[in-house]
Amino acid sequence: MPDSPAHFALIEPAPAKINLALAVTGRRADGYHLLDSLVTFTAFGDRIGLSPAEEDRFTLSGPFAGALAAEGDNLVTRARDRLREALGGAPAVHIHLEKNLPVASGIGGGSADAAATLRGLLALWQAGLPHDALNAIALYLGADVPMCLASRPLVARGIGEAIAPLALPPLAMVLANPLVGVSTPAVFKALASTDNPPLALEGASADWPAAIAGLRNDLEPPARRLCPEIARISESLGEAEASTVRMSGSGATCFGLYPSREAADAAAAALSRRHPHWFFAATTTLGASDGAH
Ligand SMILES: C[C@](O)(CO)[C@H](O)COP(=O)(O)OP(=O)(O)OC[C@H]1O[C@@H](n2ccc(N)nc2=O)[C@H](O)[C@@H]1O
Ligand SMILES: Nc1ncnc2c1ncn2[C@@H]1O[C@H](COP(=O)(O)OP(=O)(O)OP(=O)(O)O)[C@@H](O)[C@H]1O
Repeated sequence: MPDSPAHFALIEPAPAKINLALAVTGRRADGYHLLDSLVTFTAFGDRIGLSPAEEDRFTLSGPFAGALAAEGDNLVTRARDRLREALGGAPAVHIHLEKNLPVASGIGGGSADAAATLRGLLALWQAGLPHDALNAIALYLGADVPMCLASRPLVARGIGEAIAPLALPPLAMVLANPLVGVSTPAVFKALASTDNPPLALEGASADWPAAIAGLRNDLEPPARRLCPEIARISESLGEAEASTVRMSGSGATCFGLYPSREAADAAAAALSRRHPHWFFAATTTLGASDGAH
């Protein structure tokens, strides 16, 4: 039985989404929050394998497959079903998910998988959909799915669906997660204020690392109250000499920025030795031209 995307006709990467900064600027009548977020994606992520099949199949592997195997409902199969419906039917497919990203961790794992499934199936089925129709399916699957469809540096506004591409250089970083899942709705609910100023991005392109250091994630204070491990794992990145440390999305994953990939690799190795029960990964963010579109 194929147990890795390498055995499939097509392999689609599902890069992790990093909110380098995030402002909550308002709240819609339906309860969803308005955001202003500087977003990038990493070379590290899940991988999706796709092959034609006699009947639909969905299989899982990877270090975090166990957290999902028991669940009948997955964003991958929901993306497959929704796309097939929009196309008015499509052939059976075997989809394999290699789950490398911690689940419910603020780096959009499920959203990245859903977006990679949409991209991969359109290629496998040699089908096309108008941009707006594809984005509507993405948004139906989750607020983060449209940005994951793009998988390139961008600014996201609205509830995450209003996307403006951005020229952001590749950054070396360490991802750190205490392996405690954090509920996104619970973090939004625990916000002290839903009416905060937008991100100040004017002039940021002159020195991105310095500009990023001066920004913030409004979801970090409520997430820290709900999950005390976030403070501890942030501290560990600071002790490992990251130049900037911040939480991504609704947590609990934090990232540390480093001046080079070598420095990030060395920090991740040292952190893994010091904290063997936490998750660390050194990676590089994708540039504008690495994106899926
Ligand atoms: C926090 C972020 O990760 C930042 O990129 C995203 O906004 C969350 O995106 P996501 O996980 O794809 O979110 P969804 O699955 O659509 O929503 C989960 C829940 O988060 C809350 N939610 C999400 C997005 C948003 N802009 N406002 C919200 O209030 C809602 O309670 C929603 O029921
Ligand atoms: N393929 C998938 N990968 C991860 N989670 C999935 C998947 N399919 C469904 N889920 C469900 O979605 C929930 C949120 O998981 P996910 O890893 O996407 O959260 P997240 O990293 O916090 O995302 P975000 O940054 O968008 O808030 C999980 O608790 C799980 O029940």
